[in-house]
Amino acid sequence: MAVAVEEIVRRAGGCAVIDGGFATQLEALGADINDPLWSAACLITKPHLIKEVHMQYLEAGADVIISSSYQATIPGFLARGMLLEEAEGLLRRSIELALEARDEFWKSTLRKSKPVYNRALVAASIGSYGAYLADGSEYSGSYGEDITAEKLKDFHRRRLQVLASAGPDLIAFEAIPNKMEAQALVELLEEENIQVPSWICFSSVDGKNLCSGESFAECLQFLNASNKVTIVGVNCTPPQFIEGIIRELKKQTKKAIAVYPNSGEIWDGRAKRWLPAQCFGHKSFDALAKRWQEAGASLVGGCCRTTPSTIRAVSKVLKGKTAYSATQI
Ligand SMILES: C[S+](C)CC[C@H](N)C(=O)O
Ligand SMILES: N[C@@H](CCS)C(=O)O
Ligand SMILES: [Zn+2]
Repeated sequence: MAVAVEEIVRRAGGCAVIDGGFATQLEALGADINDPLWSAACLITKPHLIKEVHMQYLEAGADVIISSSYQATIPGFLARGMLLEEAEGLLRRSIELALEARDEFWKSTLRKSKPVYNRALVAASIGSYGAYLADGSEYSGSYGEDITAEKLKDFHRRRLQVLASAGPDLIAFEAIPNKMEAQALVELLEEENIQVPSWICFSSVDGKNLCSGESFAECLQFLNASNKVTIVGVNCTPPQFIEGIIRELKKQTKKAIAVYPNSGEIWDGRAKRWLPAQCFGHKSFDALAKRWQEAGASLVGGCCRTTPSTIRAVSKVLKGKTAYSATQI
């Protein structure tokens, strides 16, 4: 594990807390994200809300906050009529907003007599090619016959360079749905000699395989061989699948494991809305979080449709200390 990650996991008592659904909370604060750029549209229209969401997750007890760049892509911004410099400026801004929130929050925490927080790490979000396509393929992994690993590298290359050079503590590749994209990302980290430690998290719709149907074991073979990838895991996957996936990953890797599932609701990529959860079971998210820690996860948080109150409860159950409520801050 990278030193900064090891340190935050240790400080958190063995399991660090990742933030929750970022786009979800932007919407809760009134942002309109029904847009080809999804939550990244707020980098143009509502940057103050982005910082506010980061603050809310820090207050809730997140040890790692993830930037607003999940669906911020250079081709996406160019399609909006922006210049390349403007597009790259927005990518950098997504990291700056998270760093500013982290630093301001930490400064205010240091003034308190009984600090219950750790100085959070900032992870630069990089969503999949399927997220950019915005056609539901981020949950199927089906990118069509014409897509090759080289094309995927070209899609990701410049964004990765810009985000990595903007000063994040980590790179978070999120909801990667197939093996070809994971392999392309690992090769890209080497080719570009990226020095910021990375995590690669997959998405799954059946709890056994990646969304594409390919196995975690196939992917772990090349992930294990990469020093650039320090954490592997799953996100935006229903909570009821997570414990089984952790057990499978534990068999396949010695790397640290991160899990941050969604609420169990299912994204309808065509209608652009969330459908009700299928079978979440009886356990609450935070009770499950404890089981994920016991099963071997070193970082636990939430993804889409989870909120600061989810993360407050997770932080309490994992770290045994209560984050201040927003009104006490
Ligand atoms: C994680 S999904 C809900 C993100 C949104 C999708 N890429 C879209 O733009 O429709
Ligand atoms: N970090 C992104 C992931 C979407 S799957 C978010 O929480 O909105
Ligand atoms: Zn998600």
